[in-house]
Amino acid sequence: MDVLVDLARHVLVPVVVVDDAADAPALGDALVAGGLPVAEVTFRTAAAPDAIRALAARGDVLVGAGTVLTPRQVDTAVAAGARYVVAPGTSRAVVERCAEHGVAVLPGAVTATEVQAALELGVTTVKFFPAGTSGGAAAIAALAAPFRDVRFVPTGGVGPGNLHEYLALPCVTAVGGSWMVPRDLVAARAHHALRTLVADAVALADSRRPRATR
Ligand SMILES: O=C(O)C(=O)C[C@H](O)[C@H](O)COP(=O)(O)O
Repeated sequence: MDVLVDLARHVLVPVVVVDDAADAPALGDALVAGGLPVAEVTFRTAAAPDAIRALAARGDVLVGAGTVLTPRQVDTAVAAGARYVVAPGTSRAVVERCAEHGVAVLPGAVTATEVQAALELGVTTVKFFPAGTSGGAAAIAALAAPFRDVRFVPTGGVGPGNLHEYLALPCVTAVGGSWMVPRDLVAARAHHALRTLVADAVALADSRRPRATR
């Protein structure tokens, strides 16, 4: 799907917890100013749908929904304008509801059995979550051997110190993380601090995977 191509082009997926949807405009401004107009808004707070709505309405941020656990949340996310749905695990119900809506879905998978389950549901790009405690880049490289057509989006425990390990793998199309959008800075609408963190993350990713090859 085109959205997955766009995510791969951006390389990084900021995973954000928004406590108040009124914080979304400042978040969107910082993401755009920092050069990474992408957000995965997690359904960990009640503000998530309105935050997605606010980010989607501005038209310059590729916004998705994260921590989606149920088909009902898929409906809510899509109605709010989410262009993609991310789930921590591989749920048939969630994947099928996404397919009904025609929205891209990134279900979580960290074992061979989970990857096979995702493939059986027609999914070829999975979220590798939680990446850090599931074997990290070495585990992804091992899984990529039998699953040659599967692409991975490692998330969870990724940061500036280990980003390069993941970006070195051709099967990693993008990397998710919250390090460039800390919850407290989002809540503080700390534009300059957020913009700097985002820009630094983009520069770091660029240094490991130049845009020309993305
Ligand atoms: O459950 C989900 O679908 C999630 O959204 C999980 C988040 O992607 C990670 O919790 C982010 O991990 P950190 O970058 O280590 O903060």
